[in-house]
Amino acid sequence: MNPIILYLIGMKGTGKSTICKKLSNKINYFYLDIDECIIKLYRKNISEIIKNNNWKKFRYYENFVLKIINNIKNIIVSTGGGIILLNKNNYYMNNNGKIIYLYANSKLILKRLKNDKNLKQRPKLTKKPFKEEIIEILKKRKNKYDKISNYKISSNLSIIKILKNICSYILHNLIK
Ligand SMILES: Nc1ncnc2c1ncn2[C@@H]1O[C@H](COP(=O)(O)OP(=O)(O)O)[C@@H](O)[C@H]1O
Ligand SMILES: O=C(O)C1=C[C@@H](OP(=O)(O)O)[C@@H](O)[C@H](O)C1
Ligand SMILES: [Mg+2]
Repeated sequence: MNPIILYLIGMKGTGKSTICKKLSNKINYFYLDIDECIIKLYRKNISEIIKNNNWKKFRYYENFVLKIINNIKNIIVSTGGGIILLNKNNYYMNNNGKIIYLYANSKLILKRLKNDKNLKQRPKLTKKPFKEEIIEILKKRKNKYDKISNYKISSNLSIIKILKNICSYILHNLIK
């Protein structure tokens, strides 16, 4: 495979971080999770960043990490759900690699996040109740995820099926 960066995008709860780690073992690529990089770099969890600063600052950190990552090749990157909010991020990702979108409807996302053990990493994004928030955000972001992705795969599959599907995409489209 040519040197490349694979980016996983999609709403929170669609399994980007989980799939990224497992895929990295399968295809022998290193992996980076942008949220984890931010937490290590700034020594604060995401809830603390939002409490001490705001979402604008977090989006700035996200863009900063994304730019550093763009200098590394042969990695698979798990993005945070909001990465597509800044057009410059989408431009970077499009120019530097292939974008895989893990899609899901709000029902599945809510189910996945119901017993979320990672609340500190996923503070609420609005003042709306959780269910309404997810429905609203998905509606706002859906087209962007769709438009910038090179490949889409349903998150409503077993982890093994998703991994097989992505491997098949790589095999048929990225290996020359
Ligand atoms: N394909 C899947 N089937 C069932 N559960 C999944 C699947 N992918 C992820 N999960 C679970 O969903 C939750 C959110 O996964 P995570 O990888 O943190 O998503 P993201 O990084 O997209 O927010 C975790 O509890 C994870 O174990
Ligand atoms: O959707 C979002 O705006 C966010 C998603 C989270 O990442 P995951 O998508 O990995 O949960 C994390 O970056 C932060 O809480 C903001
Ligand atoms: Mg994640």
